[in-house]
Amino acid sequence: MRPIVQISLDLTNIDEALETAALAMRAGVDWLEAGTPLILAEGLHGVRALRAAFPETPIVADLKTMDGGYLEAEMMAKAGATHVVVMARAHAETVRCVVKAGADFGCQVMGDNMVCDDMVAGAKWLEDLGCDFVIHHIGYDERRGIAARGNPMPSPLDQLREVVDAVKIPVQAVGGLSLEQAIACPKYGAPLVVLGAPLTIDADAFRTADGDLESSLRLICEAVHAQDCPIRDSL
Ligand SMILES: O=C([C@H](O)CO)[C@H](O)[C@H](O)COP(=O)(O)O
Repeated sequence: MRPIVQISLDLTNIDEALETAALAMRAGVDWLEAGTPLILAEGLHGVRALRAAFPETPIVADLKTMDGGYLEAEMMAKAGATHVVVMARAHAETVRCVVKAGADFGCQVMGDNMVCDDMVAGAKWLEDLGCDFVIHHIGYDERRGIAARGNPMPSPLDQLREVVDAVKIPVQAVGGLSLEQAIACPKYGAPLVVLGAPLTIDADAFRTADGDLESSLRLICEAVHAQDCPIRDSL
C-alpha cells in the first residue's frame, strides 16, 4: 500500500491552522492532525473549522485522553474528527470507553504508548483493547529532559521495528524525528508518516531554490508516496 502523510498542526490558533492545512493539502498531504496545542487553544471549534474547510480529509484529534474517554471521543467525532487519541497510561476502562465511542460514532482510535515503561508491551496492550492504530511516541519533555542531562536523546525509531512486529494494526512513530527519519518510517513497516508542525525543512534534499514551503512539502509527499508498505487492516 501507499504510505500516508499526516501533518500535525501543533499551532495555537484556527487561522494559522487553516492556512497551514490548506498549504499542506495543495502539496499532497493525506491526513490533518489537530495537534494538542490547537485543541487546547481552540477546542472543538478548531476541529469543526478544519472539518468545514476540508470536508473529505481524515482529521486526527490529538486530545491525548486520560479519563472520561467516551464523552471526549464522542465530542470530537461529532465535531468532525475521524480519529481520536487515547493514552496507554490511561486506565484500561478509559481505552475501552474510547473504543466504544469510536464504534458508536464512526471514528477510529489511535492508542499512544508515550511514557509506557515497556513501549512494545504498551502497543500490544492498546491493540488488545481494540485500538485501530498505535502511536509510538517519545514525548517532547521526555526527550528534552534526557538530552539536557547529557544523555543521548531517545528516538521513536529505536524501537519502531519491534513495535511494528508486535502488533497487527498500523503504527506511526512520533517525537523529534527529522524529516528524513520521518520519511523513512515505511521502511520500518510503519505506513503513517507524521510531519511535525510548524514544519521545518531540515534536509537539503527537500529545500527548494526559492525556499517555498509548499514546494518542499510536495517533494516530501512524493518521497513518502513513492514507497510501499505492507497492508494493515485499519487502513
Ligand atoms: O504530541 C505531541 C507532543 O506530545 C506535544 O503535544 C507532538 O505533536 C509530537 O511530539 C510531535 O513532535 P515533533 O515530531 O517533534 O513535531
